[in-house]
Amino acid sequence: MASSAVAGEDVEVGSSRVCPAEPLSKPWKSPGDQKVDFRFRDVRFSVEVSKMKASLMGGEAGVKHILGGVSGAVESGQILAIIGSSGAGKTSLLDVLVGKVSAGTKGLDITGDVTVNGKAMSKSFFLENAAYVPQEDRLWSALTVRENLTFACKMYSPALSRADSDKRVNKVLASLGLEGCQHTKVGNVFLKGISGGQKRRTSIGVELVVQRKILFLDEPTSGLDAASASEIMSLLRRLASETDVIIIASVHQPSSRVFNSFDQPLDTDVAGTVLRQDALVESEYQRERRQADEMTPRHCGTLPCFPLSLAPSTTTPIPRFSQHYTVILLTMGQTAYFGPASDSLDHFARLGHEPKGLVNPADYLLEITNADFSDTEAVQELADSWKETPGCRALNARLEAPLPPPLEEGSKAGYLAALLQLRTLIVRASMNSVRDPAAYALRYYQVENTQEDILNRVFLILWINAFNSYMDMAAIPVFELEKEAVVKEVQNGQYGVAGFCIANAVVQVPFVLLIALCCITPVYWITDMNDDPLRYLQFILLMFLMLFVIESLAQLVGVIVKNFVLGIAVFASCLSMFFIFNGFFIDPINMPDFWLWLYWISPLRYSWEAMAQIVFEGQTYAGMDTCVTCYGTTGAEVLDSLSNGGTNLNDVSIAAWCGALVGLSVVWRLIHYVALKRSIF
Ligand SMILES: Nc1ncnc2c1ncn2[C@@H]1O[C@H](COP(=O)(O)OP(=O)(O)OP(=O)(O)O)[C@@H](O)[C@H]1O
Repeated sequence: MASSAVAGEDVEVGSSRVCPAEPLSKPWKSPGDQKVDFRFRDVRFSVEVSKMKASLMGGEAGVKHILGGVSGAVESGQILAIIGSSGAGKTSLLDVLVGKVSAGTKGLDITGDVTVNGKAMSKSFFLENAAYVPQEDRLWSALTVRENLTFACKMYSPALSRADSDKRVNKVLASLGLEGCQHTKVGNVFLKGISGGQKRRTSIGVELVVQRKILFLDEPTSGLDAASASEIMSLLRRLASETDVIIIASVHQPSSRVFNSFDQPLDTDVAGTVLRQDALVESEYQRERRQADEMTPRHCGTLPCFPLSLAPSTTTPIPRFSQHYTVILLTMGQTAYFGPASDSLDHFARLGHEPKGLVNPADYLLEITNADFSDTEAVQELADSWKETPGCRALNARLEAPLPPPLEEGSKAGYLAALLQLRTLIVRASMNSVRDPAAYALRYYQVENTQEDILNRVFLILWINAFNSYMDMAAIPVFELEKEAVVKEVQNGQYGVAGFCIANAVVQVPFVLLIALCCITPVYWITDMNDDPLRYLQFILLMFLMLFVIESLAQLVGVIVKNFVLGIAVFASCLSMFFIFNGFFIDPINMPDFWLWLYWISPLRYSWEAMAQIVFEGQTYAGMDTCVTCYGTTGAEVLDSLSNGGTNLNDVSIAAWCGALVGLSVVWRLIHYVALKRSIF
């Protein structure tokens, strides 16, 4: 199939230029590839709206019918565009098709079949063979386009060699015309990055680094200008025809340009074409009408608008319909039309809805099927009439057509893959955090000594403690692997368990201290915690001790829990409990006796209480006359307000609280020693 852009040439799109796009060949396509036939039949979706929900959100209580028996079919290499006015049910249909909402959820009633080659589409099939690209671009803003694709590739195929991964990424970059911006950061509100269209292409690219059979896209063109939108549609068209993937996309308010691209033959470059009347697709019915009508050709500049009867064109041959695009037009959760976009106006003209004068076809279709602004009965009639048309009968026949053989299920990823994924996740999170310090610091840059900013500082202290301790989760798999080697060496008599535990603790000291220094120093000074250098050192010491205790806990969990995935879950649960019971969220005098011990052994309690004293003691805070929630003018008053019934923060002794952290660390390391010894002997 011919590519829509000539390789090596830039294509002019309105005022913007698009990078040259390479043909989308399939370097990752496996030899076992086979035809995929995706069908959905009589999909119905209703929700139970409770009285409370109705009173909160508006509307009536009772059963709300959202989809009323929608059917469709699409096969390898084809695109199904779901269109309809706002509230017609596009997103709901997509949600049912991708399984975001499914039968069995309380309050939802979903019926109908969604099948792939005759087999119900399972969650495992979806994870292996399909992908959903949401409307909002969920990319890593501080990473470049190339890095976003590379990390996705490593995540999906952890065992792939670096060379193979690079090959795939290069191919996708070239195919999506992203080579020119591959080293540019994606960006966000704080960080200038690539354009909206490039972001959308990157989001699609992230899902193309592995072979997909079906790609679902929620409103891929929304928020983009007409040129970028038709560029995306052009890309999807090439993608479907050249890689055989099925594309199902909801398209909100398609512009004329996008709507007309639905039927553009593949040897016409939609992105590069300024649409003219004589470039539009003409159906048989339209041709008859054109011959009957004697209308003068009308041109509307670069924006396509055309009368129902197309202007005669003697010079331009009428192109064939693209076999790759199908449109499903929804109204009030029902089908009003299913078939080629170019036949849609004829369909409604036959039902007595002819546009008067010049219209944007997409706007016209959405207008006559919009129950909010048209007569509801007339709109319902359109949906009812659809069932009597040859188009509907053709769809029913298509739904009964013989199926290709069922697809084979792939094998599940093992532990090694999970470990490699974890490593990739950690590397990615670190890169993103290191590269985006501005955004991190900006959130607290304007913190001043006012009543409003007291709570900002409190949350910053809590967040620093929680974030840094959760980061230790990454150590669990390392301890797990390390343990195997230690067991062998101790059993072989190389050294004793105690020796190993002491050496381990000694080695960890400088590393944990370095982490505490690196994590705290920028945050402490950017957010102007407290100018006194001695307090800064105390803050670092507390962070170091808290992390050392958490490291002891991670090591203990690594020995006690045999499976590292379970170990991570246990460790995260322990940390969450320590966080909740740190004395800030629940006052210890209100804690049931059964839970009180958690307050006493929570390292996050000691670090929070001592850090609060370091930050607030000796300071003064303005704004008592205007505050809604007031904490006090002096540091002592603020600490008093933040205190709980168990401990007054003014009475906290930094030395004693550091001692408590040292004690906890010693106890947990002793338990670790005993557990390790027991697991060996
Ligand atoms: N969980 C729900 N509870 C109640 N009503 C719902 C629920 N989900 C969808 N709806 C309603 O169903 C109708 C269809 O919603 P849907 O989001 O699918 O429309 P849409 O065609 O995607 O609209 P838009 O283009 O504005 O996003 C709307 O009236 C919506 O309010």
